[in-house]
Amino acid sequence: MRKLLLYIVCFFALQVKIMAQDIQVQPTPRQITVKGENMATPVTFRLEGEREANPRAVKLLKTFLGDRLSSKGLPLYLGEKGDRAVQSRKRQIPEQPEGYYLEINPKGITLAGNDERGTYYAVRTFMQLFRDNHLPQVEIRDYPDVRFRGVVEGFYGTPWSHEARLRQLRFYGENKLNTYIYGPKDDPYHSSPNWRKPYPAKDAARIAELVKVANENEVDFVWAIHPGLDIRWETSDRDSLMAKFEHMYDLGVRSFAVFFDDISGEGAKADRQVELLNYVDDHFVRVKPDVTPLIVCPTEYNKDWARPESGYLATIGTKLNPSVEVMWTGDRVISEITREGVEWIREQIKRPSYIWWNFPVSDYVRDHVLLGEVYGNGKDIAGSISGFVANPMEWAEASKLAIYCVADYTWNMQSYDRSRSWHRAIRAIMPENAEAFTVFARHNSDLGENVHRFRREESVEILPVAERFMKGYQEGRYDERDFLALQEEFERVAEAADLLLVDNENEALIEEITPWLHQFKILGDAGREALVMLKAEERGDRELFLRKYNHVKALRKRSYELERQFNQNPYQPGVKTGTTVLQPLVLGIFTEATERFNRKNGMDLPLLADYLPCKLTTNVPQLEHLPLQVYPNRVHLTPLLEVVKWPAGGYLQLELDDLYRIPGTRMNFDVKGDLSWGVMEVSVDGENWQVVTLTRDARGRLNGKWEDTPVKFVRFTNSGKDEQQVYLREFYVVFS
Ligand SMILES: OCC1=N[C@H]2[C@@H](O1)O[C@H](CO)[C@@H](O)[C@@H]2O
Ligand SMILES: [Ca+2]
Repeated sequence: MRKLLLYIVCFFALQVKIMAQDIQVQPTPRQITVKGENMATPVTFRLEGEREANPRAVKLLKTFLGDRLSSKGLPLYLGEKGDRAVQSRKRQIPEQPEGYYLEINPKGITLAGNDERGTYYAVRTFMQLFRDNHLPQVEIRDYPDVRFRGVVEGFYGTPWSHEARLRQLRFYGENKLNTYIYGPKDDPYHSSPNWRKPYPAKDAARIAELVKVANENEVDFVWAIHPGLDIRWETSDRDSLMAKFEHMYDLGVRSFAVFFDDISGEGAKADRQVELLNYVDDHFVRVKPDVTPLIVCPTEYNKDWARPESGYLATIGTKLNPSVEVMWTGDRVISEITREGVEWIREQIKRPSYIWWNFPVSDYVRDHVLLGEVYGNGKDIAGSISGFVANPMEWAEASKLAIYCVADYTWNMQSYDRSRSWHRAIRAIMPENAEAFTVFARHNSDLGENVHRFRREESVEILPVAERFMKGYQEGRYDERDFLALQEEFERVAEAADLLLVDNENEALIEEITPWLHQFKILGDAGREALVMLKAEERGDRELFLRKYNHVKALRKRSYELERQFNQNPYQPGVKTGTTVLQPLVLGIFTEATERFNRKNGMDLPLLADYLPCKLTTNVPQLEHLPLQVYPNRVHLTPLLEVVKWPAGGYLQLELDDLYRIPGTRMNFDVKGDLSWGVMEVSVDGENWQVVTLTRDARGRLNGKWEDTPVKFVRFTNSGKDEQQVYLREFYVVFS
C-alpha cells in the first residue's frame, strides 16, 4: 500500500514539475507553483481594487481584458501591499522592491505588488499566462535580483530615432526592465557644444513624450549630461548644468545622470567632478520630492584604466555622497562582469557599482551586427551591484535580442540559461520567421579582430563540421556526410536571407539589417557554388568548374561592392557577415579547389584577392591591436572613441608590402594645443629614417607626403618628453 501511495505522490509531483516547466514567463520568475489542472478561462472578470491600485497597472489590465471586464464574473483582486483588495494575501507578497504575488484559481485571481511597480509586473506576468480558453492554476512569488535594470543609449554613432525609442520603452515594459538612460554621444544637447542649452522646442516635445511613454511602461527615463569635454570648474558652468536639469525636470524627467567618460584635461579631475556632483545631489536631486538617485559615469570607468596613483577612484569612494550611483564597465572597456571584478570596485568606490555593460554596442566594429547569446557575466554578482544597463548597437531593433536576454539575466540570475533565453528572444522578436532569424543570428555574432579584443562565439554548431571537412579535404579524404551538412547549411543561409528580406512582421528590424541580409545571401550562394566547384574539380569536369569559378568570383565582387555601398562610416565602413567560420570556409574551399584545378590543368587561375599588404607595429598599449582598413591604395587606422594615452617615445609604424611613394598622409588627433612633439618619418629598410614635413591645416589636422625615393615604412612618434593624451580621429596613408 505504502509503495502505491508513494508512486501516486511521485506521479503527481512529476506532473506539477512538468506543468511548471511548460509555463513560460519572461523574465523567468523566481518561484512558480502549479496548484492543479488548467482551468477554463472565465468569460468575464470582476476587477476589485482599481481605485487604490497603481493606475498604470489598472490601465494596462483594463486594456488587456477589454470587454471581458464586467461587474459580474470571476473576481480579480489588484493592488499593492496595504491596499484593501489584496489584504488577505498580504503575507504572501515578497517584500523586495518590485516584488509581486500572483495567484490564479477557480475562486479568484490576485495580482498584488509589494509596490506599484510590483503590481504592474504582476499584470505583465498575468498577460503572459493568459490563454483564451484556459488559465494555469498557479501561485507565483517573484522579485528581481538587480534593482535598476535596462539600457543606456550611450553609443557613438547615429542616435536612435524617436520612433525607435518609443518602441524600446514599450519593449522594456513587456520585459520588466525599469531603466532607460538617454545619453547618445552624438546628441549635441547631451554633450558638447550645447549641453548648456535647453533643447529646441521640437526636441523638447519628443523628450516629454518619451518620458510619458516611459512612465506608462514603468520605466525610469534617465536623462544624462556629458559636460566634460569643455566644462569649466566655475559657478557659471555649475549653474548652467543645474539650469539644464531644471529644464529637463520641467519636461517631466525625474531621473538624472552625469557622464564623465571619454574625456581628458580639466574635465577629468576627480575632486572637481565630486564637488559638482555633490552640489547637484544636495541642491537638486535631494531637494526635489520625486527624483531618483543621481547616477555618475566616472572618467576611470574600468579597471584597466584605473590608476591607483591618480587617487581618482579613492576620491570618488571617500568624497562622493553615498547616495550617488557610480557606473562601471568592468575590468576593461568591453568586458564580462565577474564577482571578483564587482567586489574589487565596490572596495574602491565604497558602494555597489551600477554596471554599464558594453554589449551589444558595436560602435568600434560598425561593420558587424551582434546578434549572439548573452553570456560570460557571473550569476553571483547581484549582491555587489545596484544596477545593470546594457549599451546597445545603433540598430535599435536588432539590439532587442541581447536586451531581452539581459532582462532575463538581471531579473533572475540563478535560473538564467543563455541558450533558452536567446531562443525565446528570437521567437518574441520574429515569431513568424524565428527559424530563418535563428540561422541569420547564429552567423552574425562575433566582432572580428578589434581594438578591445572582445570576441563572441559564432557559427558554433557548424564549426566542428567545417573544421573536420577542411582538414579531410586538404588531406585528400573527407566524409561525404560533412559535405552534405555544409551544403545544407549554405542552403539554409541563402533561404534565411531571402525569407527575412521579404518579412513584414517587423519592418523596422528588416530595414536595419537589410545590408547584412544581402551580404548573407551572397555568402549562402558562394558557399553552395564553392562546393559545386569542389565536386567538378574532383570529377575533372572543366566546363562546370570554370562556370562555378567565375560565379564565385562574381559573387565576391558583388560582396565588395555591397561593402562600399552600405553603412559608410569613418570608423569601420562596410558590411561583414559570417566572418569567423563561414567566410573563411568558402575562401578555403575555393582556394583549395582552384589550386588543384590549376595543378591538374597547368593553368594559373588567380585566387580571391584577400590581401592585407600592411603590418602595424607600435609600443603604444592602446594601439596594439588596432585593425587596419586596407583599400587598393590607402591604409586607414581604425579611429578610436576613447582618449589615447601616447607615452613619450611612443611610436606607431606601418610596414607596406612593397616600395611606394606617399602622395598623402593625414592625421587628426583632435588636439587644440601644440603638436610639435609629433614626428613622421619614412624608411626603405626600417633602419635609416627620413623626416617627413608635416603641415597643420585649418582644422588642426596634420598633413604630409613623400614624393622622393619610394619607401616601405612609415612611422609616427611622440618625440617629446611628456605623455600626450589625444583622440585618434583619423590616420591614413595613401600610397602609389
Ligand atoms: O562610460 C562607459 C563607456 N563610454 C564609452 C565606452 O564605454 O565605450 C563604449 C563602446 O565603444 C562607448 O559606446 C561608450 O560611449
Ligand atoms: Ca495602492
